[in-house]
Amino acid sequence: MSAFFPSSPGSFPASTVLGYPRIGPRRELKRALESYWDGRATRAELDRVGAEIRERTWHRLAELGLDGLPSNTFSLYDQMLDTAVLLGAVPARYRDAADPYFAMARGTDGLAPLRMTKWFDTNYHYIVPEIGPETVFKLDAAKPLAEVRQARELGYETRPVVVGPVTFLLLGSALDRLDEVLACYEELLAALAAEGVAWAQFDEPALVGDRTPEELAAVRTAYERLGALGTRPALFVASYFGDLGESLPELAATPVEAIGIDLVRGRMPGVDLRGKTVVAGVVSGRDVWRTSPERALAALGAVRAAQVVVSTSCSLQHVPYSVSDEPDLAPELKERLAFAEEKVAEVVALARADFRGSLPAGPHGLSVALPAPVVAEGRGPYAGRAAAQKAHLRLPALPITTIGSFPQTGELRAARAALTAGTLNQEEYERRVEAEIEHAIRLQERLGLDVLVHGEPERNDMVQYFAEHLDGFAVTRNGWVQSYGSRCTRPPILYGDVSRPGPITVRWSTYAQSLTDRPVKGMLTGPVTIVAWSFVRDDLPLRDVVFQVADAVREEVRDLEAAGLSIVQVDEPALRELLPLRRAAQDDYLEWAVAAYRRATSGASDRTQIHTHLCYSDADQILAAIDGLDADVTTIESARSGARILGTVAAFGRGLGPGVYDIHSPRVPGVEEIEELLSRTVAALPAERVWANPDCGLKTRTYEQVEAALTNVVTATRRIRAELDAQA
Ligand code: MET
Ligand SMILES: [Zn+2]
Repeated sequence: MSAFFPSSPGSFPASTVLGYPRIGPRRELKRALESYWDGRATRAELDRVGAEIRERTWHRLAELGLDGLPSNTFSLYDQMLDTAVLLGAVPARYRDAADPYFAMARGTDGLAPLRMTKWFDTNYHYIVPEIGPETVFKLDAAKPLAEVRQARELGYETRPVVVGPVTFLLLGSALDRLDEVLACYEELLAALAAEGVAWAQFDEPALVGDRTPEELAAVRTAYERLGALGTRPALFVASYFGDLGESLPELAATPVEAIGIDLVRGRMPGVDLRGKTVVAGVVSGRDVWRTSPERALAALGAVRAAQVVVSTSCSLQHVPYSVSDEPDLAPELKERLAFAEEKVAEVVALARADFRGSLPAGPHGLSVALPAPVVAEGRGPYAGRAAAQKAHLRLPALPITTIGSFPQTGELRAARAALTAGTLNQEEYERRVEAEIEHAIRLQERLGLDVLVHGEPERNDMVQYFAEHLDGFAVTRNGWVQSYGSRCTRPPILYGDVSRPGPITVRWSTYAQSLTDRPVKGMLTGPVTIVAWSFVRDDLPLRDVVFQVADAVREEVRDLEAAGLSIVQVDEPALRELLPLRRAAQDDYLEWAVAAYRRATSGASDRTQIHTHLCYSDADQILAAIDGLDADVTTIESARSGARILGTVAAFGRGLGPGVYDIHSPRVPGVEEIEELLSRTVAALPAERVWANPDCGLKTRTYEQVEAALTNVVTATRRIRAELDAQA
């Protein structure tokens, strides 16, 4: 045992993790959830799969030698939703649903789901609690207690993990309800103590953002009050995704026994923590690289505390299960990788100060120097571009377009699986993709759309597809990470210098254009989004990595243009997601993110129309940056938020398509409501700059829904055009 880790009775175990993946190594939970939702399985069957996943996780963590096992890190959908249920914050309209939990998560026929948004700067989505004057907080501790008991039956004492009161209320915009909520947390602590629980973990990631004096006071109030409870487990407040900053002195002044500090993203603060246990997050939960023992030991050595516990920087839910599940990865890459299991082993090795046979850390040495990057020449000013594009494209007023993808049919997914399995040859696969493209083009022509898309049938995913065709990226076979509910993605691994060996999408876009006289837009994913939805190397600043990807996208834009495409869309739906949590770092990020986008697109001539697409209605925060992208046309999510966004974006001075069809719901919008959204748009902006389009890609919808909805979009747009003509 190393000198870092004195242990005394009642002290925190020497090693732990803040959380663990829960979808199952083979996405068992996904399948169980979908069977239950489709009525093919009972609730008991679903619960049995959940219990098995938890059991396997505890056995595995114990086998790997981890001392402090967490519980209640499992969720059937989302930990924020679980916390809402724990506190009784279930809106009345869901209570009579057959299954209120999933009604809140996914909606029912007559009921929209609760809002969902991204968890801090991750690609994980949580359910936003709805807290109103009618909300009556009332503890329901069944879930954490059941998990503690299940683990105990298996022979494990665990530390239940719950989202803390301050983060819960900040994300629910209801910090004024602190008093009532604290009463529930007090009751929870009493119940856990009665159950014989020694430690409880309250997650407070919101404390790594900028906090107002009132919010800081709430931190103090909350943990002074919970700490003052007579009978309770020892309290561990976990922070992650950055520095605690001004929240740390507040927390340190309360009686909580342990504080979790992210020492990967953040640094060891100067605050005196000699009276506390510090749970030191030295193994990253946000990347897939092996930890450098030297760096981790140096970080641990800098901690001055009563006890130092080795841990992960955040929950491991953001990384896949195990590198041992990846037979296809090159050995020199594989030996540098650590997913959840391997990271647990690292935590254990660090706690035991045992590094025999330690492997190379990180992507260092995997890179080769790239040729000097292109100098991005600028495009001309918008007015000149707009005139050139108008003369060339000859589009009607309020051009109608879509965001790129058309429904991904089961046959297509099956064909892709067969191609991977080797039971379908490349030629036959490509023929099927072309048939799909033709189908989408004919449909768009028949419906009367003006700017067509090829429908993206060749793409499994808008990031993975590009990663598969760029050098410097690896893709995994089983590296699934939960995005929300049953949805998972397999983020590619960007391990080396990025370059484009040859054209990627040109073949499909030119095929689509060959089928029609109407303009087809080429469809690319932007550099920020490709990087945001991948695991990236950590030996180069993020900015430089994004610029390398931007240069590859730039080559593709040029090739599309050279192949005769007059419009190219470069999507950046993740622009906001990478925004740093602290305001002080945001301007710098936005500056290079915008520069990267312009680098990717500015190789196009003035006559080529550049579109961009952003999703998520909270784009308000970064409007100036969106303007800075200088795209000729921006399509943006807004069908759900109504015309709220219009006042601000009117200042853009370029083309704008606020979505008029919410593709996130199976519902088909009526002609009148689309007309209403469009007429509000033409009232707010000059009509010649307005576009009519859905909110986002159509790939999760069915052809039936899409055809009906787009028919209504066309009818509504034609009515507005007629009104505009009559006024002219
Ligand atoms: C998440 S944004 C999606 C954009 C992409 N072009 C699509 O239509 O699917
Ligand atoms: Zn989108």
